[in-house]
Amino acid sequence: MTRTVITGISGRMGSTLVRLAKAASDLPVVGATVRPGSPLSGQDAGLVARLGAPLDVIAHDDLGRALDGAKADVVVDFTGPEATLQHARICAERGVALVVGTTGFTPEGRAQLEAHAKRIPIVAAPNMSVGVNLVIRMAAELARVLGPSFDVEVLEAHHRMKKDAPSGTALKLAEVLMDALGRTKDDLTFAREGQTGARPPGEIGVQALRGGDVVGEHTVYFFGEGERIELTHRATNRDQFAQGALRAARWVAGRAPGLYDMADVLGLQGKT
Ligand SMILES: NC(=O)C1=CN([C@@H]2O[C@H](COP(=O)(O)OP(=O)(O)OC[C@H]3O[C@@H](n4cnc5c(N)ncnc54)[C@H](OP(=O)(O)O)[C@@H]3O)[C@@H](O)[C@H]2O)C=CC1
Ligand SMILES: O=C(O)C1=N[C@H](C(=O)O)C[C@H](O)C1
Repeated sequence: MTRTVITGISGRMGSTLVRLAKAASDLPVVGATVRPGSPLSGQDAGLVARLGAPLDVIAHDDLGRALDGAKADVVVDFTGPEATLQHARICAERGVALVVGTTGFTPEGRAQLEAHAKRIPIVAAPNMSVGVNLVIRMAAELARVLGPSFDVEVLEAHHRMKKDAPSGTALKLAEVLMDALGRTKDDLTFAREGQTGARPPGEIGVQALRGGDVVGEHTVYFFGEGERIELTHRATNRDQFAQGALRAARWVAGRAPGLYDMADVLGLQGKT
């Protein structure tokens, strides 16, 4: 049994996590949170997460209160960068493992997460889908084999409510492509307009589309002379993100402190 606390349970991911944790036999939801000052604070978590039935767990507007007496093994957090960093601090103080799905951290925020991971085990990944994590591995492999003669571009599309751009997944793809091709952040181009001139060799383009209810789509293009490879992942609902996060929750509880990735959870580290 992995006693689980879920934050931000009125959100798209938070509510999905509550539904799928409830359906799992080994992940009792022992605490839940909503935004500080939310009128949903004090209500039953099952109702807040729109399950249509009570869960007999109160949603608090403060993670500390949700953890009091909960004997939690792990907190699963898909909220926003500021809230996640507060939650990471509380988890570090209480010695509770953490799974972070939140994206959009600044470099300073990421450094704070790394500091908290010296005290507790944290799995942080911009995409918890098993399929996406395999696409990330394949993108690196394709880049290595195709080499510098192919032009590489990353394109992502998300729903109109998404707050950060480019997506955390697109940035992760750009990172593994940079590593595979021996490029640096200076080679990244996030938008093009005007007299850009010919595409510089070695550039990696990263572009973002926003609209409607798109759950999440990522394509890595490898443009060559006379041929083109497109590696695409399309998410059609959020369940696979949440199932990946719950898999990470089972995996991380009881681990040594450290900052882990989904590649660690899936046993993919160093496989390519
Ligand atoms: N790693 C992955 O696989 C995935 C990552 N994500 C990422 O997860 C994050 C959330 O996405 P999504 O669910 O779509 O966003 P939502 O806006 O639907 O959900 C975020 C929730 O967090 C709540 N919240 C904000 N601050 C706090 C706080 N201090 N304490 C508790 N709850 C808080 C919000 O409350 P309120 O509604 O009142 O503002 C909201 O309900 C994003 O960063 C997104 O990029 C998304 C999908 C997959
Ligand atoms: O905000 C979202 O919705 C998603 N965010 C993640 C990201 O930024 O990569 C993952 C997923 O594509 C959905």
